[in-house]
Amino acid sequence: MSFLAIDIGNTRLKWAQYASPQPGAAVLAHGARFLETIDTLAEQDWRSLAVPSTMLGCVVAGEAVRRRVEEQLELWDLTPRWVVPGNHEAGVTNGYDHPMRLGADRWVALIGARGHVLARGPARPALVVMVGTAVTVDALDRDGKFLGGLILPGHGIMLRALESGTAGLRVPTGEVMPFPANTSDALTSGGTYAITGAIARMRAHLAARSGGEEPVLLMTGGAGWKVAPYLDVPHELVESLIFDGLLHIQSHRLAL
Ligand SMILES: Nc1ncnc2c1ncn2[C@@H]1O[C@H](COP(=O)(O)OP(=O)(O)OP(=O)(O)O)[C@@H](O)[C@H]1O
Ligand SMILES: CC(C)(CO)[C@@H](O)C(=O)NCCC(=O)O
Ligand SMILES: [K+]
Repeated sequence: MSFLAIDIGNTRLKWAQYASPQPGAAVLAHGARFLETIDTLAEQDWRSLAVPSTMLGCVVAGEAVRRRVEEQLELWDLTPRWVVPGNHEAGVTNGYDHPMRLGADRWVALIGARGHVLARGPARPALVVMVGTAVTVDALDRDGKFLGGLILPGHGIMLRALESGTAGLRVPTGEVMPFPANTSDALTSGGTYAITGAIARMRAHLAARSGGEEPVLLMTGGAGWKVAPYLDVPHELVESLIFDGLLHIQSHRLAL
């Protein structure tokens, strides 16, 4: 009954095999690859896996990358299935103007976050932050409705944009500090505080919208651990948020 979950971002593909398609299921194996190296998944990483019974994935990297992954999945007799954001799924409602235009990763992370909130106790509003190639800060109200969210460049893109748009900003990585006194520290601090500032602003929007109730703040993504130390509000790093969302969706679909 094992289940293969795949998250194809703009920089890396992450995958995890679970003992069953249920939230909280045991992880049997997992891995990550930069997109440049996904064409050997079948002959390397996946070669010795127990044959998965089902799979579900989310892709934001485009059709061509999705097709390359489907070729790797031909290793098994498995129907590739990819999440398409819609109006409702697994108890979450999509408030985007055009629900299908919401990034599949954001939709799946929101569903994973809703699962975490409800597993802890009474329903609460939640802020879902993903720090990857891009950064997203998404608001979920107490009833599980996605209200909207922010998209901003990730740290890497911010630095590359500054390097390519200026003559004098090509310097090593610096440190985050309140009063940066050199270019490296100024760039590193600027990127980090751009992200934490966006989070603080969205948190205030959501608290105001929720009658003052403080939202749960869940953070995920490959670079989440770099930002977390500079967030001065309570938060939790949940590395598996997208996988948790995929498990929720799969188990809900089986229960229907
Ligand atoms: N080992 C690494 N070497 C070089 N750059 C990295 C490395 N890990 C992360 N980055 C950079 O940090 C940023 C965060 O990306 P990362 O791949 O860690 O997150 P992610 O959540 O997997 O991203 P995505 O889901 O968008 O692919 C990106 O700009 C990426 O280029
Ligand atoms: C914003 C990203 C790049 C974050 O990974 C992704 O969710 C995406 O491509 N979204 C589509 C546009 C949108 O969500 O409005
Ligand atoms: K991602």
